[in-house]
Amino acid sequence: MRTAYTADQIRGAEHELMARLPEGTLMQRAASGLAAVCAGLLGAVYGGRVVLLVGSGDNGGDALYAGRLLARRGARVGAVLAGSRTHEAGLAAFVRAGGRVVDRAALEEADLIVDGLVGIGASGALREPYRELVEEANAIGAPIVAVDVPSGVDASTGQVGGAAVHATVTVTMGAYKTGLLVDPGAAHTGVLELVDIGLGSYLPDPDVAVLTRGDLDLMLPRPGQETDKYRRGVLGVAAGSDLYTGAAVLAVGGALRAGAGMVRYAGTEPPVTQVRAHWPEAVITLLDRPSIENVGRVQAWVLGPGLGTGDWAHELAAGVLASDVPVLIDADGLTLVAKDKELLRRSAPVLITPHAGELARLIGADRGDIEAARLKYVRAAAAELGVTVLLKGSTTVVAEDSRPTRVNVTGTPWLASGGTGDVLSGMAGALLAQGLSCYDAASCGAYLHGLAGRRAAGGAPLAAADVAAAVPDAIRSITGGSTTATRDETIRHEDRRR
Ligand SMILES: NC(=O)C1=CN([C@@H]2O[C@H](COP(=O)(O)OP(=O)(O)OC[C@H]3O[C@@H](n4cnc5c(N)ncnc54)[C@H](O)[C@@H]3O)[C@@H](O)[C@H]2O)[C@@H](O)CC1
Ligand SMILES: Nc1ncnc2c1ncn2[C@@H]1O[C@H](COP(=O)(O)OP(=O)(O)O)[C@@H](O)[C@H]1O
Ligand SMILES: [K+]
Repeated sequence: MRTAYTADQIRGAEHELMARLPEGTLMQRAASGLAAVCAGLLGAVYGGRVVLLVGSGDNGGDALYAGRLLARRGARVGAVLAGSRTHEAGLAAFVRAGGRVVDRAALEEADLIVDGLVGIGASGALREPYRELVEEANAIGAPIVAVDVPSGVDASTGQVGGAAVHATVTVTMGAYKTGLLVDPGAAHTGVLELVDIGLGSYLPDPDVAVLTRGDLDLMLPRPGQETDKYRRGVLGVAAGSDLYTGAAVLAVGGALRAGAGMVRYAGTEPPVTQVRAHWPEAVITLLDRPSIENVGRVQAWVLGPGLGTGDWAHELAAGVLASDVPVLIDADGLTLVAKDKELLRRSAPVLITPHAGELARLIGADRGDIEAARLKYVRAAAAELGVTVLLKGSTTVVAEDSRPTRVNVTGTPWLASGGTGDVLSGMAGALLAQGLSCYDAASCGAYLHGLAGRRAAGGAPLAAADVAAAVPDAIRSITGGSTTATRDETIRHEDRRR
């Protein structure tokens, strides 16, 4: 599990650590890590032209000390002093090593730009002259290394209030900051490098958590030797309508590929015909009325993709939500719930998987505001509605009250295509049916979906069905294809031993 922290959390840990170390130690650690990354990007350090953008705080100090190390190795390093004051000791050391104070025109000639304008001490949108400098630096085209945080990105939230550095690499000190992992901040961060300055044991409980491949390997359900299709987990899917048949096909496909022991599909004639044609594995109930009475037992439900939003769909949704198993609600199911919040009154768990537009309708917010501050809104929704919320989009985040919000880091913008969300709902639903909690099913589902999306795309457009098809491969890439050993492998043969 990777973890990330807000600016205040980092500052608190830094204070504790600093009190135990000689003054300036942390900044020296930060600067040497930063200089090493800069040197790697320059290739040949000797003669390389580096321009530091230096703000008035310790972020500028980091840049100056790193500039000193590069100047000592023969780089031609200039510092643009942008603040009303400058880190004094850092500037003196920089100049002693041969660094020069330069005009912003030096940016034109830079092989590498170091953004030391503001770090975790920033507040609000960048003021002048920082704003203008950032726009100039972004326009040059030379690689930019951001110190700690790309200036203009809110370290705690990832919000971007105006101009912000587009970093090639962000060298962050001590621990990941939440804002580097969540869009729009994440899109400004480039490659993220962590420099260990010894903060580890002083950090509090994290603000957000990021699942890694190793976590997935531990969390993904695997069939035990004595299992059967029922014990592996049966998923019910209430999705699709006369108008939207494809959503049902895609949700069922995602569920089958993500390991449901069985999928029970319930719908009307047109989607039933399609599901039957695509997935002979699915067990089908043709509904002549909006009731799940004859569907049979399931361990979880997916409700909503392509279901429609009329009275028929409402009644079916009410029936599904009256069951005593976990329900994942997506798409039209969310529209129904937005109109009738009473539907959410149930004791069994609920996972909702909205995109920003759907969440906007659910909590009465603006879609753009949600995309600009997704952590704030996903947390507010989880608290207000009392459910687990997976908010989709360029950064997918999963919130549940009193748990660290999980941020998904797999995925590709190629996933932004119609129907991929339906596949995700089937996948996460299958994980719910296999016994994962809403929190784990959502975050593992998002991780796998992102990985499958990347594999399906391979740098080219994908269709939603390709994502479902790529899920087994994505799982193999996590588990190494390891399965429960079969009896023929565990019976030791006498003849082999002799
Ligand atoms: N505190 C520590 O122990 C360490 C701090 N480090 C560095 O120090 C940084 C934090 O330093 P500071 O606390 O001095 O803060 P910063 O250097 O991030 O920013 C503070 C300065 O920026 C100005 N500023 C704030 N918001 C602005 C805006 N919107 N537009 C223009 N100017 C703005 C403030 O007036 C202040 O002068 C970290 O990000 C990191 O780079 C590292 O050296 C590691 C150790
Ligand atoms: N820019 C992006 N980068 C990565 N993934 C994205 C991006 N935009 C959308 N996605 C993902 O694509 C899927 C789209 O789902 P959704 O909006 O429900 O579409 P649909 O309703 O057509 O299935 C989600 O999993 C979402 O996280
Ligand atoms: K910075």
